[in-house]
Amino acid sequence: MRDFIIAPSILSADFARLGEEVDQVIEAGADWIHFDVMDNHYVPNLTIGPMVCKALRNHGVTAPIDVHLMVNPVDRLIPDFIEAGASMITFHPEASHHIDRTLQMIRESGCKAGLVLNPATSPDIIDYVIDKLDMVLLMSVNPGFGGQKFIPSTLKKLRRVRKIIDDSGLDIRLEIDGGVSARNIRQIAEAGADAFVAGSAIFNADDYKTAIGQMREELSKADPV
Ligand SMILES: O=C(CO)[C@H](O)[C@H](O)COP(=O)(O)O
Ligand SMILES: [Fe+2]
Repeated sequence: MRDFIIAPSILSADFARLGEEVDQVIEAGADWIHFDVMDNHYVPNLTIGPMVCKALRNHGVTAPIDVHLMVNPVDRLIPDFIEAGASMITFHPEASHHIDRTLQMIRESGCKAGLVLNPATSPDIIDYVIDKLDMVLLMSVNPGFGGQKFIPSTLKKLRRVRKIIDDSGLDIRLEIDGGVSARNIRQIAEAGADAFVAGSAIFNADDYKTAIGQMREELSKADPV
């Protein structure tokens, strides 16, 4: 069985109490913190930047921080996030003129690096940089907002990317982001994902431990490809 990662997206957290919210989801069993960065340019929404990442580290957060950059251009923000304590940085290929160089820049700093593919983006791009990837993140909603519905065609894409990763023999995580809940997580795992971002399904729940527990319970029944 794969080891499954649950990464609550703080996009749906109460930003007025962010440190406390992060402590609570970690205490409730989360593995990573998913940190959505939006610039009102690459996506039509505006969120948080490196200062907030650093504030979480200063607050005492030691869990991996999974930074999902929805910004264009992406390169100039990367050193700031590395300095702020990011553990992994993923970006959308359309936001970099030189994808290979951007991946190298992230990895040379000691951070893990990944590409994010939007629902309509072909996974072919992975082939040429696969040796520089620690993670592939598939968007199962169009980026920009939490609380959207999972796009079913992502399951087919997950199976395809899982095969590409397995055939490579490399240690690359396959993460899914958007519309994930206890209702569909098992099916998503069976299609090949091994890291699960969930924002509204966790932060809108009455009890984070119950919400994460239900996801783990479903994952324990999964029979991955
Ligand atoms: O990257 C994102 C949106 O662009 C978020 O990570 C994602 O939408 C999580 O929220 P939810 O689980 O509510 O769909
Ligand atoms: Fe995200």
